[in-house]
Amino acid sequence: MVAHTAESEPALQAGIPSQRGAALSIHEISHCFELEGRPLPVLEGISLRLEPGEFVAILGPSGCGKSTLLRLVAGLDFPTIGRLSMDGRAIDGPDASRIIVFQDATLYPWRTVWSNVALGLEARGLLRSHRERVDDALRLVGLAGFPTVYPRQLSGGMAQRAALARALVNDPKLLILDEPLGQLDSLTRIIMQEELVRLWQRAGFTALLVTHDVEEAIFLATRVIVLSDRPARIRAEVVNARPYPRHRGDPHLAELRREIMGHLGLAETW
Ligand SMILES: Nc1ncnc2c1ncn2[C@@H]1O[C@H](COP(=O)(O)OP(=O)(O)OP(=O)(O)O)[C@@H](O)[C@H]1O
Repeated sequence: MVAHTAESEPALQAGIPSQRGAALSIHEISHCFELEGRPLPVLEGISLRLEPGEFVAILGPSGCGKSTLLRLVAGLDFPTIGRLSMDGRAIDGPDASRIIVFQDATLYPWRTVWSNVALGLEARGLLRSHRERVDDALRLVGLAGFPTVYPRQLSGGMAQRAALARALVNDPKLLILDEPLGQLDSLTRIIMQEELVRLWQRAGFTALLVTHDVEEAIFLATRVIVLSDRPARIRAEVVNARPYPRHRGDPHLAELRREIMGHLGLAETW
């Protein structure tokens, strides 16, 4: 494993205003599926700790096990070996303090934006007493003017904003992001990356993001984890101590990109 620091400063520094997020501990995780009667080892010996308020991005070859790792963190599945905990408590199922946002916004088409965002509170019997949290979440993602609109009337970027609001209404301590911007056009994606930084800074959650986009990982994250081919192991860990707001033309970020490309086996392309 290679550790790199962009500057001689600690990873958690300027631009990370809140430490309200959770600490996540992934301890010696291995995971094996069964596919057509044969074992399929997907993750092997993954250990990782996220400090409160960190933004960690995971990159790795297609099919190496990134989404599987996120599902384990979300408590949607359990590792074959190893353990995970958040703030010292074992992860033993889904929890409102740990929310996953997927590539597809998966909004209910028959519900308005407001009532899609309200879902988490409704499910926990908290909607009546906390209605204002739905409005706050919509405001936070820039959808305050669209509460009565239906999902079919939204653009891709707006739908993904609504999906983020639906997660944020629960005030998560850990936001798990599985390629949340993967289906957006490149311009909307850039705008949404900036929005994500703003949301992270304001809401103060810890973030764990899977992306295929090296630029996105570098622009957003305080630390980038590079996984190997399946079964995925941690191949490298690259700390990105550049302060926020970040500038895409920053030569330090270009240097980090080169380094990460090398870890992904694409060094000669750059
Ligand atoms: N429920 C399952 N049962 C059997 N095999 C599975 C299951 N879920 C995932 N897999 C297999 O595990 C491997 C890793 O899948 P995963 O979706 O975690 O990879 P990924 O790195 O997120 O992929 P991509 O980058 O293409 O999205 C794949 O070979 C996939 O076929």
